Amino acid sequence: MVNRQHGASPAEALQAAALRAERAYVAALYARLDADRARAEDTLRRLESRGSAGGTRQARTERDISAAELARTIARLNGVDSGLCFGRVDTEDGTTLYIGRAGLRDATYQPLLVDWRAPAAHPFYAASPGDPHALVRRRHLHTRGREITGLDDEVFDLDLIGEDARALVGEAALLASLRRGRTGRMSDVVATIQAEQDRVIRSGLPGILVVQGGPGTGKTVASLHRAAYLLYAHRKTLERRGVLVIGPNDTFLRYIGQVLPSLGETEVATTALGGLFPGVHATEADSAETAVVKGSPRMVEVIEAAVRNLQRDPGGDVRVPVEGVELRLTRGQCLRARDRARALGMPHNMARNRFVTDLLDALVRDQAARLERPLDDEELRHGPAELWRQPSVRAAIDALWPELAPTGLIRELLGDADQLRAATTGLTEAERATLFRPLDAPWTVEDVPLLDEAAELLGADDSAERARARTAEARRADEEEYALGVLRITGLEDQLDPAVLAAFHRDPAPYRTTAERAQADRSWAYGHVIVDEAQELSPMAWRMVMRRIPSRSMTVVGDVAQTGSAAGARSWGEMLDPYAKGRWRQVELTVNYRTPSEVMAVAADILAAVAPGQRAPESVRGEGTGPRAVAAPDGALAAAVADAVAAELAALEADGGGRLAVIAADRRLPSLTAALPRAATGTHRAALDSDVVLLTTRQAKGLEFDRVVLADPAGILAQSPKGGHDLYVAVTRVTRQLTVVHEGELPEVLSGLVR
Ligand SMILES: Nc1ncnc2c1ncn2[C@@H]1O[C@H](COP(=O)(O)OP(=O)(O)OP(=O)(O)O)[C@@H](O)[C@H]1O
Repeated sequence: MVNRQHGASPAEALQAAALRAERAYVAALYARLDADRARAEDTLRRLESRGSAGGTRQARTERDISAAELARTIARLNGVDSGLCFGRVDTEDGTTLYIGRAGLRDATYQPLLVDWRAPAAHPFYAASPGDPHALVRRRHLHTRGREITGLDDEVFDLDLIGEDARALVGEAALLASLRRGRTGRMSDVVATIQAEQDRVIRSGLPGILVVQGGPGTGKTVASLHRAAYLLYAHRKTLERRGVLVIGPNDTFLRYIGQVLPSLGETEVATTALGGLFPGVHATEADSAETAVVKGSPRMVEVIEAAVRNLQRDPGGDVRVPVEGVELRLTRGQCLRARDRARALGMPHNMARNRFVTDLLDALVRDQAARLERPLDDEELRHGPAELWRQPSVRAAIDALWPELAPTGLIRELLGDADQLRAATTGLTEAERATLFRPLDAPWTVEDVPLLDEAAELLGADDSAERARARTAEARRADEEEYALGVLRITGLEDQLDPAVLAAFHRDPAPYRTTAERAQADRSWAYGHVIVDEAQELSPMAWRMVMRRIPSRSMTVVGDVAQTGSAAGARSWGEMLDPYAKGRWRQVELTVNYRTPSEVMAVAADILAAVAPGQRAPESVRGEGTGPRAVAAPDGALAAAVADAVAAELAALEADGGGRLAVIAADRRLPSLTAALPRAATGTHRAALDSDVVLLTTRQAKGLEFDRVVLADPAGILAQSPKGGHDLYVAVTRVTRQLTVVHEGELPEVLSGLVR
């Protein structure tokens, strides 16, 4: 760091001079950024003041393109403002490049700042002493907002850089960034991406990339940087189809929500699993036993059976009163119509058309028989439609083959004991009992894949919709062709998708981004999907996720040793082989950037017990103090936790702030909620903003805190078949100090704690 005091050493003076020079360069970059933004804002203001009506079609189109493009540019420039430039490389051939969150050029189009995702920036991340990638020096600039607060150099060739450079090698940028107190939101790590993470980030777009790694190895953060990289490298494909990030719950999504905007990407769709079915937002979880049954692939057969059972056998002839006459459908006619409709192999609601047609024909024939004369052509043509207008006819046919909605089907299946029994002949009595729920119960996260499965089996009766779509498609092709012509004329061909422009022009409603359109549409096929904490997904959840990505261009992120869900999988092969056997690749991250080595030593003991043979990641740093155990007197756990929390909050304050979490066994939540009135709870929107939060192990997944008080480890171990995995997760959420409060004996796996 710079020493401005009188009498600074030559090395300090040298560093101060280097810092002054870098500040001057970065000030010029901000001047450029401000000028670019001011110009864009000014143009947008002028465009808007002209209003949207008036002018020729061509003029209006040009105005719309420019407005959308300018708004996007401004959002991107705002996003990258803080810490705009964070690095510099000097190469063997004497070139110097500055690396930052976005590319900037001067008035003569010379590069002033290279986007971190550009090929030219790659050596900044990949160079190592063994393979310097033709660099002689890599410089990290430490930033706070727009300020440059310090710098670190790594010199790869002292001969080329000169003896003076030794003085500049300072504190490692990585360690400096890891020491910062937690804010409750994940930050980007663009300035300090490590080589093994860089390989994940820049891996190619096609196929499934599995990012496996222990806790704190940067899987989440690297996969988010990968989203930004892929959007940069394949913008045309991905902007049109969209990128989706799936996380375990809403709190986690809020936790990671700032990373992509700070990398200049504001249009990635994010959702928790419970929000993947449009129109449903499930947040509650089922019990472990229920989750196992609902997550099992046997549920496909259960739902199929539920649908088939609603394609009914009338058990006898059906009498249909029509205008004073009683028409008749024989049981044989009904069963034949059912067989023919089933034989189509189409979704239930679509096959219904055939069923309805067949039965209406049968009714028309019955009508004719009663008239005792043949029907004329006119009667034959219009007869079925006329009958279909009769409520009694509709009611009779609906009773045999009803039109079904996914929500109605699953609600009735799980809430009606008779339907449930009839559809679950392959399940045990206990499994059936665990599926049953009241008709008015809210949807759980585990219900959502069932709804999606049902939607797939039912389909929509979309014949009218398809006819409309064919006409719309012809019109859309025409409009896109026109838009492409306009883009060519305006020189924006490479920057804007003609489909987006055409949609923008066609739809007078507010412009919807790709992410918004995709999230409202269950059948949307994304361009790339990232699944975080993927080890938790059940086979049914995988089926749902895979429907969103027919191209199988995916990043699957997780750690099989952290699987908490009893319905989750034990290996990546078990999860992915059914969809892409032999076509997925795995990379492993091995360094833990979060958890101090003293805590990781304890976590490694747990790992050895729950997943023998798995290697714990290496911690990149130590804290100097070990994690402690505090024994609470019998019946006084909550009070002991409250004392520990008070002490830890005081320590946080002395450290200059940060976040504290109490991670507890489920059974302790009521008593701890009462004992910790100041703590936010895990599902609360403010969970991440409060300085102390009370969480279950499930809610803590993926998050991190400066200090953690872990309450009742024995309870965590005992609460589910994956209790050991849960304890491993709970112990590894901490960046500084862990305190374990226990009643009775400390579990054997925690014997490494300081007592
Ligand atoms: N290259 C890096 N530079 C600075 N910080 C990093 C780097 N890589 C990871 N980190 C930090 O390490 C912490 C852990 O990262 P992240 O949450 O992505 O890990 P993870 O592997 O997803 O963890 P878990 O599986 O335990 O949820 C975060 O605070 C992240 O910012």
